[in-house]
Amino acid sequence: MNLIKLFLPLLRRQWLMMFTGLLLAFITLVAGIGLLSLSGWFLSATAVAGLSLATAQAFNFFTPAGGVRFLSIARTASRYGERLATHEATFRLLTELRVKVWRALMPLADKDLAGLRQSELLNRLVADIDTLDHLYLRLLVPMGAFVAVLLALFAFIGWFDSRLAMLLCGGVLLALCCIPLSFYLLGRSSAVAVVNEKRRYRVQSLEFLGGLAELWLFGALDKYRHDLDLTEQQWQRSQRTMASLQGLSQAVLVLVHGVLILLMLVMASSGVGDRVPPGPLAAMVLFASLAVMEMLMPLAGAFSQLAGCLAAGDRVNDIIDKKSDIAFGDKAQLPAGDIYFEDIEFGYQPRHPVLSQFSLRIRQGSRVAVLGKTGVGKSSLFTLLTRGYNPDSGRILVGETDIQDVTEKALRSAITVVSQRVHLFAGTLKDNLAMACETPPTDVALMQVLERVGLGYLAEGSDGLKQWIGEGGRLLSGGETRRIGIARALLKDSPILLLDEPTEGLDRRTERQMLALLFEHAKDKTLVMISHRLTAMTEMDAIHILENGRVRASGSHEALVAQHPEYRALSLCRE
Ligand SMILES: Nc1ncnc2c1ncn2[C@@H]1O[C@H](COP(=O)(O)OP(=O)(O)OP(=O)(O)O)[C@@H](O)[C@H]1O
Repeated sequence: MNLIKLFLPLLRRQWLMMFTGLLLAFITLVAGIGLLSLSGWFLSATAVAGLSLATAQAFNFFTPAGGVRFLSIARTASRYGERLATHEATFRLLTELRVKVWRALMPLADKDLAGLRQSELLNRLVADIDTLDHLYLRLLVPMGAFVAVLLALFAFIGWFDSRLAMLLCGGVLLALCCIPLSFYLLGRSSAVAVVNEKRRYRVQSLEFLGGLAELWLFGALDKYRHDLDLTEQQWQRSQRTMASLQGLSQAVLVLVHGVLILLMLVMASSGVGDRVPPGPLAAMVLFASLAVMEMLMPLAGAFSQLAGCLAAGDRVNDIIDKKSDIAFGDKAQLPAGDIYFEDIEFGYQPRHPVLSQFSLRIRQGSRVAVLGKTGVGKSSLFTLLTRGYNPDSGRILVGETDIQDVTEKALRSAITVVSQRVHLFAGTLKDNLAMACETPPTDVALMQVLERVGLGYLAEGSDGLKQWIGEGGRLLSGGETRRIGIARALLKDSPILLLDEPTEGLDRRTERQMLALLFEHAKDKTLVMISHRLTAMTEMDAIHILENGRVRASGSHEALVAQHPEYRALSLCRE
């Protein structure tokens, strides 16, 4: 059911190419069966004609010989066209499916994707969708062509002899109903296992490769390698079972086909229609029966793949059907104003509150720091403000506007975030910077910002801004990556700037320089900074200390040093 739901809209759009593929598959089969039947008849008729001089002279060699040549050329040409059309249709279907899944994935927020690992998502986007190519290419096309050719064959042989037509077509139909269906049932669990093991293997190998450095450093490489090998062995076992089943189903089909030919031989030898003895017509009917194998063979294994297709279809559908819990409103702009967290209750898991009765007002245009112990919920404030999650209760207002009432675009353009983990894409320096701008920036602007964050030297090589920065920015150091994150923030001009430990990992001097840049950039904006360190606290308009899910103390640096012993201790440590 899921598979039909998934494919039906695509079938409507790609029906022409899909139908062309099916038509060409039909023509190929008809030409193949016609070629063998005509050849059989031609050889026998030639032999019979050669029995006497008179019949040999009267026999028309040219028309059947021309027919044989025509059918062989037609078969080759239509086979070529069929491969082109069916593969083109498959690629179009897969492309559409990928775009569809991608579109469904894009609006999902952190919360919606919380249960899915990145590698799992990648698997659904790649492997599961690839599995679905079986449906059209290996099931629908051979099945559709089979039904059409069977009807044509029944009409053609039935024209000479209805008994032979019934025997051949009835026998083939019965074989098709029983054999692939039985093998579908037999191979169902293995087909699903192949899809699942493949998924597991991909997920594990991606994690293995991603964490290779850690595994190596902690000496856990062998254990993970062993787990990976085990999964691979299980995957291969399921593949072997599937291959054996497919081989067996083909062998059974060949056997049944052989029996059918034998029966046809016995029946045809006693006469074909009103021709007794049957003469060359018997050879034609027998060769047609032999050629039927060409349309049966692709179906032998196709059904055993169906279970895998259904499983992959379910998983892909799972994503497409996922509705985001984070609903955006329709206000096209987030007006400027104070940020107000009003009576927030929030936790990632039920009964594990992170913020409780949390209220905080951040004045428009002010510079504010949020401090607190690890895990107290500082980053969660940003997660709520950027709508990765919704609060369980309470509201977040900017001015008078609830952030739930504005569109996602308006929210994103009103807020710039420098997050704890800066992600760099496997691309050029320019790609990684320009993504922060709403309108394409000039190279001069990008160079200026690089100079400001002290990374001008990165673009000094012959490639300039087109300098490749490696997979996930591997060619850059941790500090350089952070500074790219800061450069992105400087390139975006939005009224709210959220900094989540923006200078973590930088030396003191660079830290001060970066903060000065950010403060300068945010001089008419609202700036909220999460920090563990007390750098630049004297430059903050307000500092809020979080404890047990709410604001424990607020004030300026001087006030907190005077009133808050822990803050004073931290401040002294720093000095
Ligand atoms: N996506 C998530 N799913 C489940 N729990 C989470 C998630 N993100 C954070 N948490 C948990 O919520 C709590 C608050 O996390 P948060 O990241 O807001 O803390 P933090 O104060 O920013 O910590 P740090 O200073 O270490 O960055 C922590 O106990 C953390 O384990």
